Amino acid sequence: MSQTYEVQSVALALAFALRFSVSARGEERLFYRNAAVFTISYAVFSIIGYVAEDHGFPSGSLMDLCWTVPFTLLSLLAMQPSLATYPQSRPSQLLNSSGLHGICAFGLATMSLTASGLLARHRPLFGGWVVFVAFCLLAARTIARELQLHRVHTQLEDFALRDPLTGLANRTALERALVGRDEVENRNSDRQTVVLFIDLDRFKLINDGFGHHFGDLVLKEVSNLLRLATREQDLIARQGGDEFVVLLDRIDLAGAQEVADRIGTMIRKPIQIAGKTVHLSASVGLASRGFGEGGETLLEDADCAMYNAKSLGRDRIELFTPELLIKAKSAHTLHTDLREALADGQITVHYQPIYGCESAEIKGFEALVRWRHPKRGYISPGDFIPIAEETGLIVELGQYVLRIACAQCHAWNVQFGRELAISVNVSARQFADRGFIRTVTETLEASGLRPQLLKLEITETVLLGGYGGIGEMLSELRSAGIKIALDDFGTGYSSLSYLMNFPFDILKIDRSFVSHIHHDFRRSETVRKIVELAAILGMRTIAEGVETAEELACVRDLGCDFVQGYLLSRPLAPEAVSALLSLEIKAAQSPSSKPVHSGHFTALAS
Ligand SMILES: Nc1nc2c(ncn2[C@@H]2O[C@H](COP(=O)(O)O[C@H]3[C@@H](O)[C@H](n4cnc5c(=O)[nH]c(N)nc54)O[C@@H]3COP(=O)(O)O)[C@@H](O)[C@H]2O)c(=O)[nH]1
Repeated sequence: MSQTYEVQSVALALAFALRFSVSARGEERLFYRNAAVFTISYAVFSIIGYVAEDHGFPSGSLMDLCWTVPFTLLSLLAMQPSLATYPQSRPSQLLNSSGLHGICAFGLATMSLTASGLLARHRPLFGGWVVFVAFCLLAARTIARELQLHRVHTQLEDFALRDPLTGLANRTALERALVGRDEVENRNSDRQTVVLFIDLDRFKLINDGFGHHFGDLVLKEVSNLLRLATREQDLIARQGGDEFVVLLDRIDLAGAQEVADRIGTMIRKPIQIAGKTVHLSASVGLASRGFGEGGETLLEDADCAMYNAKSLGRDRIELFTPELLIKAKSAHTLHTDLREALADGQITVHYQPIYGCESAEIKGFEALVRWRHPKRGYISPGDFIPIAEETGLIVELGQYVLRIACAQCHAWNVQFGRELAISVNVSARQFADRGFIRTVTETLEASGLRPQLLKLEITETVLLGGYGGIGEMLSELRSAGIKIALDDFGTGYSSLSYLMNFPFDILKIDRSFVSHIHHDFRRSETVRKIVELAAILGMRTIAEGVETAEELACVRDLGCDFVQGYLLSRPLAPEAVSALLSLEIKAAQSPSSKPVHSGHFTALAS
């Protein structure tokens, strides 16, 4: 019976050696080598013992000590430096380093117990103490190691679930928490998990203006405010960038709105950071399963509501509704269709004439994009331009309009022997495109139009957009001869400072000042002052949105240089513009034509 151990050991050693020879992977080789060393040592020990001690040896003899040799060897192998790089992630791994440490401990324990067994035979009391102390040391070592492992594991897990900048939960932790709550949530209860999706408004301006380090300080401060505004049981996460998510636990709608209001108020208060005062605001989306069936996750719903808050002017709280999701899906469809429309030639450009107030002649046109959808019919630019801006498609769309408009204007100038100008709207996103200036100059060159006849119309959002070096870009365009017009002038909130800081050639006085100007003293005085200011600064003015003869008379009397509006002409297709220009030539040549000063503008019958 005792011989079967040796036979077994030899067989095992052979099996390991065989497996070792065919195995290619490092970690397997290591395992089989260790196992083989153990088996061979054990077999050698057994054979020696069997032969040397006449087919057996008494327990407690010196041979017993040799019994521990394989364990000792295995323990030493476990400590070899190559194990430091032993891969840990494979679940199929048979022996991980923790297992090998266990074997080490076991080997050492066996050795010390055998040694103390021998001692106990000769000096019983001393032997007993040695056994006890050895056992205690081993137990203490094992417990300490387990505690250390546990601590490292907890630290690693914490690290993986925390945002390193703010110390808040990160996206992974948030998703885990959301899945957990969605599973246990009772959807009929009026106290549910509510998600607040918070996005700081125009945070890019802070980063670009004061640097990323300062931006980080602001984000930390916002995290602290969120901690103050919420309860202990709520989860606050940083979703990335300037986006934060608060998971409000078991709360009703009124309570959730209260928290959202509190967050909005706290963020709105001026914050002192590194000696600077920062004014912030946030757009907040609020969603809960209780507010109707929504998208895939609560997070998407809250994100959708937050986008709605942004599109409604920022610095506000919006509740998710299923209609919003429909709107978002329709915007997505519109974006896909717009991409196809650009490729399919569904996009055209119409031109609204701009007249000189003094001469009553057409001086140029504003190029306005038009989209006739094959199924949905005419889609207003007011509907698709914001989507194109959001998705970045405006860069391609804007380039398209610029190319068509410049080429068309040049063709008219050649055909009618005129010096007509073309105004093209440019969005903030186009200015963010590094190649924008080159695109403009190359397009102009290809069209043959003189740069002085191109007017780029920008709105305050371009200046607010936070794209670095906007002033330099405008100056560069102007030094190429291109004119810059500030559109919708007067509707923003700090336009006067822009007049000082940015180079403009033209101010377009917004329709809201022109409408009913003839019987509104405040409006007429405002326009008078704008015209005076523009004259001082060497700029010219266009009154836009003129719809009645009275409005026209008024803006002319106030000294506006140019005028544009439905009274004179709606935006026209290119063929209609050609007809209008022919008509204007005929009218000028006609002996019955009255002096321009009497207000006879040439327009097509509408
Ligand atoms: N970035 C780009 N934006 C563009 C482009 N083409 C148009 N747009 C912008 O879309 C908004 C809506 O444009 P649209 O529906 O074409 O309206 C223009 C005019 O038709 C309208 N208008 C002109 N006169 C009158 C008027 O007497 N009354 C009245 N109610 N509306 C009038 O105003 C719009 C032009 O406004 P503005 O640009 O401020 O001069 C609009 O914001 C366009 O800018 C494009 O190619 N790129």
